[in-house]
Amino acid sequence: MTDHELRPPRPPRPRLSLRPYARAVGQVLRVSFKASPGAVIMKVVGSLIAAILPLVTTYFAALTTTALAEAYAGNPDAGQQAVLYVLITAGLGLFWGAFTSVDRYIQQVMSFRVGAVVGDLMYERFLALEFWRYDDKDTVDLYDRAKRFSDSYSRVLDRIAAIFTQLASVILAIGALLLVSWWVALVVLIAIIPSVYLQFKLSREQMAHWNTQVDSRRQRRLIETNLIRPQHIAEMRLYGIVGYLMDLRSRLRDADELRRLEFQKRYIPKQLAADALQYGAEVVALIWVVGQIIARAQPVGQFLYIQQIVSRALTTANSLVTSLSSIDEDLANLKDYEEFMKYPTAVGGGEVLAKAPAEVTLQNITYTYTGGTAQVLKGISLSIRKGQHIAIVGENGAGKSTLIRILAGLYQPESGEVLLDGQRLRGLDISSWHRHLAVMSQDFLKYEFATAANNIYFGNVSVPRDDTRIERAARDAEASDFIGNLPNGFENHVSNWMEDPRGRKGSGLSGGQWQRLAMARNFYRGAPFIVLDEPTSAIDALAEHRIFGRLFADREHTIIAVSHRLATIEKADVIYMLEDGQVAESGTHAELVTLRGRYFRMFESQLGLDPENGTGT
Ligand SMILES: Nc1ncnc2c1ncn2[C@@H]1O[C@H](COP(=O)(O)OP(=O)(O)OP(=O)(O)O)[C@@H](O)[C@H]1O
Repeated sequence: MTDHELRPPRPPRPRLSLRPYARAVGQVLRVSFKASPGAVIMKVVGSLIAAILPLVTTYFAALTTTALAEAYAGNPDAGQQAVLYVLITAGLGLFWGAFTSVDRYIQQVMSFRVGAVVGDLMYERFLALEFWRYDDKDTVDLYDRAKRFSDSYSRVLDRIAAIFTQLASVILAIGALLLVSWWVALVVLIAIIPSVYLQFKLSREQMAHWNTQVDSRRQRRLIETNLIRPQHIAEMRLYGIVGYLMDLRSRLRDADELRRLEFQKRYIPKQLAADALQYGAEVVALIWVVGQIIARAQPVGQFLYIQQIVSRALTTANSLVTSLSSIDEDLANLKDYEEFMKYPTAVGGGEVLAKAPAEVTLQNITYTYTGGTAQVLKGISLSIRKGQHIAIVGENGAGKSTLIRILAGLYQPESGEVLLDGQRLRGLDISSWHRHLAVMSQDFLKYEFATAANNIYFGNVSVPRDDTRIERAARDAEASDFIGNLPNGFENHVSNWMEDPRGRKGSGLSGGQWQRLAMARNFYRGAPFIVLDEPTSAIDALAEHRIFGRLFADREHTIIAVSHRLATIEKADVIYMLEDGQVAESGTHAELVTLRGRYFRMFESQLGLDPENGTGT
């Protein structure tokens, strides 16, 4: 086990100064305004009302108290005044109640709209990145942090609104105290400062810790994904690894969470001292106002006024600090979000390929994976003519799949070129090449949320679904029989977890059935270039023989097959044998067998040679 908690933590990222802070808030507001301008305006108005209204209510409550005291002392007009103030206070309460109901709805609309826009943008960017970035750890780390921000975007917006309200409330409360006594206002202001400072320090430490734990959290997440997938449970139980993984997960979680809690624990005494200071300020203010009332320097209602306003200033300041420290972390992740959204995308530009090329040439291709030291492809040259059937063979790790990805334009070669009828692939609009390509890779997709028919249709969604072609593709991939046996045939969902709108449950598929479905999808695409990267590893030999028999009998399609099975390989016009990132041998099956070289040695056991004279039986 590689315990990430044992790694030395990385240095914390630089602190946010006030300017980027303001810029970040501005950025959040801009995006939100674009998504829903009316809602942003309502939110600003709502924040101001939320700050002002409690103070106005307190003011009338204080007036009511004073009027009551006067009425009690025998002033008949004061009683009427008190009733009027009570009615005004009730009216304000009614208005506040109605306003909060509307405001709650607006907040939900806004959260939804803004969250949807930001989330969609993030997905789009992630899915359109240059392909090499998916192998790059720094990109994935940044994505993780940026995703954290985008997931909480609407919450950030709510917090910004809350901060506006709280800030306005504190300022107004201090202003309201200034009207009564400048030094009471000053005492309250001073009492607020230590608490603000402490909360900020705590949140900074927690944030720095969070950023050092990216790897351990990812490890934990991957373990959790493994643990909850039913497909994995069989192996995990059979290997008896469930307990071990649970234990590893708990250790990673505890190391992360306990450290956070430890920070909080360390701050408790300091926080208590800061709280005591605040209570002290409140008591001082109250004693002062009591003295003033007794000396008849202030009306009776002023006690209520001071008590309410001071307590409001202190509690709102505390909430402000909590909001600021929680948004602190979010805004730091906003920087990551912005950086991530600046990553260039792979799509766009370039000359459009007018028709399927008649020849594809790989010219002296070299490639090294991002972050890797070893060159995986070391100068590969080969050419594929229209209608030709090519097989690429070689040991595990020889570079076959990498070569396919370069041919498909997913990876850019380090040196060398992919040429389509002499045109450089890197200068072309890549999607115009993909239209002529159908690639089925080893780790093909299982669309578990869809029906069998749609799993095939997803091979080409650019035109409306054609059920006749779906059925033909299924026949060619030998998938018709098992699909026909599903309770609802092609309209059957292919996962036990799914159910259609009529309540018909889906059925799980075997590994080979999934593979046939993926191959049907590849055929349905109807592309002139078919690339199959170990397409039949889970398909039984007879079915494979029939599928490839049909496929290779057709000269309409150019076929490039990566395979370890001789039955498939020997049908190809040209076989390229890769070894250590280079073409070690090439030729027809017969030529390579006669050569008695590497190809021969690799497939010797499958050749079924007559041991007497070394010829095929
Ligand atoms: N995403 C990746 N990041 C870094 N290195 C990789 C990545 N994928 C493959 N490699 C490395 O590149 C080399 C070639 O891998 P590739 O998948 O092309 O081999 P292959 O011939 O298709 O193997 P197999 O027969 O096992 O499918 C391997 O040594 C592998 O370690």
